[in-house]
Amino acid sequence: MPLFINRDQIFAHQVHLLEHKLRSKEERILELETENALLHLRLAECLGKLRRDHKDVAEAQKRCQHQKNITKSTQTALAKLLSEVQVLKHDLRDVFAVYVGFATELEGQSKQLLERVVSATSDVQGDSEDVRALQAKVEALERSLQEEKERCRTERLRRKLLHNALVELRGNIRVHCRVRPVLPFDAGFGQSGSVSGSTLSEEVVHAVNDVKDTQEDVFEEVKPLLTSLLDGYNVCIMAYGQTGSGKTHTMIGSQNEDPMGPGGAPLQGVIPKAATELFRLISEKPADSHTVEVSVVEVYNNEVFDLLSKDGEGSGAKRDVITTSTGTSEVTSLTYEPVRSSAEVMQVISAVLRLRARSPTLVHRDSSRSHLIVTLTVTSRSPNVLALARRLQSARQELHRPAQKEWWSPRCRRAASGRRGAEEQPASPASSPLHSPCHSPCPSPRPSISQAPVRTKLQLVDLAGSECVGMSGVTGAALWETSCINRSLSALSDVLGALAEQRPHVPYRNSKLTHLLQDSIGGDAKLLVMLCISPTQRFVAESLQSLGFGTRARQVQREPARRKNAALKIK
Ligand SMILES: Nc1ncnc2c1ncn2[C@@H]1O[C@H](COP(=O)(O)OP(=O)(O)OP(=O)(O)O)[C@@H](O)[C@H]1O
Repeated sequence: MPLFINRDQIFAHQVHLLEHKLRSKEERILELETENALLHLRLAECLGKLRRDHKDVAEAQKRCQHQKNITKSTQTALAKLLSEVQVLKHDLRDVFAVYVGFATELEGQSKQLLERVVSATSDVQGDSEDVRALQAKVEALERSLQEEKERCRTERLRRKLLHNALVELRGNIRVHCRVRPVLPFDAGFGQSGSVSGSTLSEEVVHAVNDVKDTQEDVFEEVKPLLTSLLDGYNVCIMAYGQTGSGKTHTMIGSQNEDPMGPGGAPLQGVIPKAATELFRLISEKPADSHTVEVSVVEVYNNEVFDLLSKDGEGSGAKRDVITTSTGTSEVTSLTYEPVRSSAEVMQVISAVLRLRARSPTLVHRDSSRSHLIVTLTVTSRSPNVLALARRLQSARQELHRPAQKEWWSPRCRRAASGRRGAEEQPASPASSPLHSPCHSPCPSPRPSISQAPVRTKLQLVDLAGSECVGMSGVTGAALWETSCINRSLSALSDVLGALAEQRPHVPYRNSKLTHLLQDSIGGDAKLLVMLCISPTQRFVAESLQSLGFGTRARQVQREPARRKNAALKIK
């Protein structure tokens, strides 16, 4: 069969083949492109990973470097430590060697000491008898020393009592000196200067016996005078000294706490303690035999004020001092307040103390600018024992003289009949019939067991402080006050001078103060001057001046103090 193949068919066939080839080629291309894309993706992935790995490697390298550095510094420190450990080991070996040597030495010494102790113990045991004997001797010596001390103390006390008695017998004025302690306000003066290397606030004045004068000690010196007061003597206790030296503290008590209060007893000064002692002594006497009155006077700017007067309008009433016909000094129209206990005395005094003139000075913040005189007047109506004895003796003599018996008037007999009659007599001496002259013809002395009531005075004086105007820094009215104080104190000193030199004229009237105290200073009173002294360098001149005043007072020789009832006449 003829093969007849159409050309178109061949062509179509070829086209078909080509198309098929093309299609497979395209598929292959697509396949390859896909593969290429996948490879790209993987490449990108690998690149990313590579980058990350690079970073990790850099960090690892950094860490590695850091680690290397640490290792290096650790090695350096370790090497240093090792060398130090070596040194320490060396030192430790040395110390240990020393310790061993020391321990060995100590052990040797301990052994030696132990041996010595053992031998000493055996020695002591051997000497125990001697030791006991020595101990007994020491005890005996201590005992006798104690006895000597006691004897010495008693002797000192006796000497003091004898001295006081001698002073009184000679009629001298007793003078005591009290050095107050350094107080906080003294320091305030010390900074401004110095004298020969010592500060002004330095303590330079010391009591010879260096004893602390407590309020109790001071009162012990005063106490016997109160017995004298009831025995019929006038008594005056006067505090003298520079401003701020402790006069008010001595006479009244401390101003910081209430010295009059129940808790203030140790701080109380002479006045409250004297009032207590006086009423204690009176309580031992027959009931109602003594009465006490108090008066309080202030001498301010050379004027006398009655601080108990009701008409003083809060500052006391002005009064005069006169000399009576008997030559004694007296304050006119003075108020006397009857008191029955020490509490009443202190009540009266406390009430008027606030009236006292005070003002601050550079030296003392609460300075008293006046002289204060508290007087306790004791009126005693006790029958006089001496008179009774004389009366009995006289009566006995009369009995032995019967012829004269009828000469006795009935009144004389009544007077002799006993104590009762005496107690029934009125208090006033002027109105007492037993003391009015007996007009009956009695040739023999008329003995009387009664006596006029005896009045004795206890004057307690807190003087204003002597002071240097420059130092106290006062001006104006206060300057006038200071000048009045100084003038009255120098008048007091002049009076003592005149008395000491026994001059015919004693200038009592140069000042109201001396006129008022005339009986106590120059009269027959027992007078105790309490000198108050500041202890510091700053006030040395004032302290010497006060001591000079005390010396002057001690040189005064008066008539010995007289009892008020010694003048009683046995008629
Ligand atoms: N012995 C003492 N112990 C303790 N304190 C004292 C003593 N003496 C004085 N004082 C104190 O010193 C201060 C001054 O004393 P005080 O008022 O008694 O002086 P003064 O001499 O009365 O002075 P002035 O004359 O200025 O009134 C007070 O605060 C007082 O308490």
